[in-house]
Amino acid sequence: MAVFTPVTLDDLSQWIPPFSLGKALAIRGISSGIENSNFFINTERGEYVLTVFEKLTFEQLPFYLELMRHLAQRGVLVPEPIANSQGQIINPLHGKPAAIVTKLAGDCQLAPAAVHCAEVGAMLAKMHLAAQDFPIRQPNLRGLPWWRETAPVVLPYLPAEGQQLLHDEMVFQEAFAASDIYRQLPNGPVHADLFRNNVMFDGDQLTGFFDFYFAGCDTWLFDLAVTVNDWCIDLDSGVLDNARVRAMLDAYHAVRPFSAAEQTAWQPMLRAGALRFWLSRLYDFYLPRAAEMLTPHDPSHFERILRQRVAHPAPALY
Ligand SMILES: Nc1ncnc2c1ncn2[C@@H]1O[C@H](COP(=O)(O)OP(=O)(O)OP(=O)(O)O)[C@@H](O)[C@H]1O
Ligand SMILES: N[C@@H](CCO)C(=O)O
Repeated sequence: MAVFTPVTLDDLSQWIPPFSLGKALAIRGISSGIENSNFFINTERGEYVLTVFEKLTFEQLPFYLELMRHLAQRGVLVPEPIANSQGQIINPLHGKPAAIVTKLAGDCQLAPAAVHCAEVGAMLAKMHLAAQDFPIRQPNLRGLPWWRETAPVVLPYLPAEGQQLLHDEMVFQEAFAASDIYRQLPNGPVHADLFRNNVMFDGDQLTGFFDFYFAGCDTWLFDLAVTVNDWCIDLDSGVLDNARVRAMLDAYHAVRPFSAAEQTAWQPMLRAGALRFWLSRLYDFYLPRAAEMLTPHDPSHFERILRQRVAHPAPALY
């Protein structure tokens, strides 16, 4: 269940003329998302995705949608927003902001091999480079300031050993963020949520990144750490699979070579990537907002990953 705002073929037919996509032929709700109402639509020009944004506002959306447009125009594989005859990509539908984007071919690869990790690594590096001159700046809204706010809120719900880990990791990450090495890390717009369910593949070929609604400006290394922590692990234990890590890092490095500062920062950054999702999952688990999370994700998954990254060094960046 993920269509919160129903849109009928009649609604779409009346709304779609300014987009020059021909007549609307069919509309089908997509059941898997939990944030927005998503639909596959068929028009005389082909198949597209219509999203009605349930929480993000007209003011907040340009960062995400303009970033997607910027990346698509530079050859990064992402859904491209379709503009209407006035050049606008965000338009009201049933009183909420809505957008049409191109549909990516294929499916998510939920059991990735090294070949898929290499595709993701190369496209991620390409994305970081292409986003460098994107003119709108928005911080990662799930970065350190949000961790500082959230850690004390979730702490009381944890058993003693969880509290200890969270406390120690916050101290560690505060020191890391204040370090000289951290200041030397290249940064810019990042996806910040590039999990297996946010990338499409057609066979072994990557067809695009999507779901940019946690994007923001942060270090490129943070984006890579988040991605490695999902794509290159054994899901049950959180243990890194060295072959997949190597494939992703080598492919990234071939497009955008890592710096010496990034090499030094790699281990703490993998911990930062784990902490960020442990915190958000704890928050959604213990403080669910009305009708928001249909099935909260398991926070202990990221506690395990964090403990793994603290205890065992990951393969070096290069
Ligand atoms: N551009 C696209 N091309 C092809 N499929 C898409 C596209 N955008 C979304 N989808 C499909 O719609 C589903 C839901 O989209 P998305 O993940 O963006 O939703 P969401 O509401 O933001 O949810 P969540 O945050 O839970 O992932 C995806 O899993 C994917 O199958
Ligand atoms: N990728 C996030 C969900 C938000 O998209 C998680 O697994 O916790």
